[in-house]
Amino acid sequence: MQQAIVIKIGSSSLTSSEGGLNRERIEFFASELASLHLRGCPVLLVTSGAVAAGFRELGYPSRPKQLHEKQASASVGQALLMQAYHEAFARHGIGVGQILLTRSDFVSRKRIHNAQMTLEELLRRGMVPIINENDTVSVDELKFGDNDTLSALVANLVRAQRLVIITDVDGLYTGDPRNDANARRIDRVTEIDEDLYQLAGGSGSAVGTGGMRSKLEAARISMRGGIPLFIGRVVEPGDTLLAVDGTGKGTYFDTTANSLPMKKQWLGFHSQPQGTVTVDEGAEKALVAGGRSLLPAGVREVTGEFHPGDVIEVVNVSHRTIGRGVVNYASWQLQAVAGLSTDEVQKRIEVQRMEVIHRDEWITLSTAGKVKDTATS
Ligand SMILES: Nc1ncnc2c1ncn2[C@@H]1O[C@H](COP(=O)(O)OP(=O)(O)O)[C@@H](O)[C@H]1O
Ligand SMILES: N[C@@H](CCC(=O)OP(=O)(O)O)C(=O)O
Repeated sequence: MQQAIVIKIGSSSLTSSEGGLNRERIEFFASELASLHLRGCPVLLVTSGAVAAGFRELGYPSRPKQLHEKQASASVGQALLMQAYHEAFARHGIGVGQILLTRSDFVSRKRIHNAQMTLEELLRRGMVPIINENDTVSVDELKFGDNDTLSALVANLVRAQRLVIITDVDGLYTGDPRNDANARRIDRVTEIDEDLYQLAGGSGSAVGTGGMRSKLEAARISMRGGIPLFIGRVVEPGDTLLAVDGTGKGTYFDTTANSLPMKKQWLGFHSQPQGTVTVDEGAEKALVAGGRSLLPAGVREVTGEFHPGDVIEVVNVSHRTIGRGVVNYASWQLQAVAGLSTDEVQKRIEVQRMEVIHRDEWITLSTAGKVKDTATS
């Protein structure tokens, strides 16, 4: 089977600001995806639009702001969305399956493995999996919020050949083109740095949520996973094929040379830290710049309760997150030996491995908890 293509379509491309689905657009996108399917290319669709499709039926005049209102809207809208896709794809003889995911599904290796198996089986059977966030069960701190990040995680999960994020603007500009007449489009991005983040604003429409900022975060995840990405517009028939083939109306993001292996992607993007350790400057340097393991001597403070094999967060003396890793100690053991030399540790406790975190089980993160593009890990 060919490597799959993941297509993400935002609310702004499927609905109007007054709410409700734009059936014509759904028909149009279904036929765009069917043309990819005809080429023998497995396609996964990550679609937003549940909240925007549903809120009017509940009597809200505009997209609601409160979580429970959005969740109620999504429960109505998701059914309408699936019904519309089901009918639209059926006209092309293609079946669809619904997959609703939350961030916590990605935290559990077992659950995400099951989701992966389901997706692969749907693809093997020639279906188009249609994925959205499981809005009704997501709580605020675990919400993706927008589907941009979700689409990048899905693309990594199925090791897609490309991720295509379809939105209402033809790519990343030097400023939000809605309010900056001098903004120019950036055609190709090879690296995402802080300067690029500064250019990206929030959503410009009444129904979209993440804007360009969350699309750049998706690009970062996708690039580090080794998956090239396109962000742009699909307006005319055939635009999706052009986007996939490299001549679409938008911005192309190349893969990063040092893309991360699956295990480190999990550590960086999905794992849920069970505790935190503060390390001194020497240990910070060894981990971040030296590509070395963390030893008990560099540990200053331990918080939370964890066990060997759990993921913990590592912060520096200024309380800035510097990375995450799989810990070889229980929290009580580490508390007992923090700051001690290897000899002293051996005298006091029995551990399987001397390193608190081995360098192979470590990932460097930047301040905002984002995986650093320059990471040595
Ligand atoms: N630098 C930028 N370049 C392009 N668009 C930008 C930029 N900054 C902010 N935006 C806004 O991002 C919007 C697209 O994001 P969003 O509204 O979340 O759409 P979607 O629903 O497709 O996810 C654009 O309509 C635009 O107003
Ligand atoms: N899961 C939500 C997605 C929220 C949203 O607006 O996302 P997006 O349009 O991709 O910025 C929904 O289906 O309404």
